[in-house]
Amino acid sequence: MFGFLKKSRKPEPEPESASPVDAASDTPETEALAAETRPSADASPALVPEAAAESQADPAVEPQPTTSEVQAPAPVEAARPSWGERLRAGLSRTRGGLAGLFGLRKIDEELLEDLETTLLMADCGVEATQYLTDALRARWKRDRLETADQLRDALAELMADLLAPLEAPLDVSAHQPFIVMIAGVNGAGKTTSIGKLAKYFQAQGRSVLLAAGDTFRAAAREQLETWGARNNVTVIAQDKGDSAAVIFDAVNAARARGIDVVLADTAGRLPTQLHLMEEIAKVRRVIAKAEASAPHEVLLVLDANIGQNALAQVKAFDAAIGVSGLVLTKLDGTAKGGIVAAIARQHPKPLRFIGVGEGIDDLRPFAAREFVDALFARGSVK
Ligand SMILES: Nc1nc2c(ncn2[C@@H]2O[C@H](COP(=O)(O)OP(=O)(O)OP(=O)(O)O)[C@@H](O)[C@H]2O)c(=O)[nH]1
Repeated sequence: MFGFLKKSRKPEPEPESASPVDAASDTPETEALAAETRPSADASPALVPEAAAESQADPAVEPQPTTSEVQAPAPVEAARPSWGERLRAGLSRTRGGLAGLFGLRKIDEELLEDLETTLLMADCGVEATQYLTDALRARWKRDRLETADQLRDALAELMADLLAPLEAPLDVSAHQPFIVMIAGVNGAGKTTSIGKLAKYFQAQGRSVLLAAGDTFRAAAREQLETWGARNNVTVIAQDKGDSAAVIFDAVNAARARGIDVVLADTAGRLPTQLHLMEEIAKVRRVIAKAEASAPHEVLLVLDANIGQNALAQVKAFDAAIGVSGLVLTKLDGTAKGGIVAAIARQHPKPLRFIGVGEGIDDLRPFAAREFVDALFARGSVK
């Protein structure tokens, strides 16, 4: 049940010619150092001449890489199950252990112990599990619950209360452009989530610009351009640039064009890679140089399959870049959906979005009650 660690298929195949960036000149650390000392660029949509002008003005500065933009036709979507159905189906593995527990069985200490084990196995973590089972024990006595089904309903209520503080949808109306920086470990689903978010914000009538700030993984730029193409939005990228410089240009381009939302990708990194954590902190500082109030949101993308490890990631990324919101991907197919309860209890951060699949509509704002209803397969699915 816990061995599910499937690395899902990318939306586009890796290009055959993709090669890693030049290790001597383009390590994230040196990229960021270079970017921090880079002079401010004027807000201008003509990014290529701007880069050329910069290198002419200061011959000591390396020529800036060519910035490109990609636009493509609108996507065609096939009919699919509703979000509620996908969420419910996605949480089926996490629900698996819980489902067998209840029914007409009588409530007793054995049932509560079984429940405790099940919550731990679903990666709720020791603290949230203890909190939920203690509260449940109190309700059992106070409300004189008799059947296991009544206990399940009480658990669902307690869980909904526990998760409610995480429900804080991202409001991008406070700034224009609203700059969102996206971070996380390798393969967490950053680039894919950016693609989904682009569509989400567009559906709200907002214009979106994507910054291909993952300059470390060779295929990441093309992957983002594919997602940009699916959403018909501009992607700011550079042939051979550094993350901070790409995002810096994207912020200026967005301001010049009156764009509403900038979604800035960054390279995946592990919290234990201290030099890379320092590099991403510098990326954040460079964004603030382009726009003093930015980034307006720092989203940490977490793969639900990692379970309890998510807590360590929240802590480390928060210390490095000040995480303001979370995206929890791949809730489909994992038995570790209980990690949401652990986050609520141990590192409460707004859970802005949850992902339950690879489709472009498979990412939505987190809603505590909807999540709990799906987890316990109750309520009317919409
Ligand atoms: N099943 C499922 N797969 C997902 C979900 N979100 C992302 N993925 C898949 O996870 C894989 C990795 O996603 P990416 O977006 O490339 O991850 P990344 O964080 O950008 O990766 P790096 O650039 O290597 O750091 C892809 O195959 C995605 O399709 C989800 O909610 N459910």
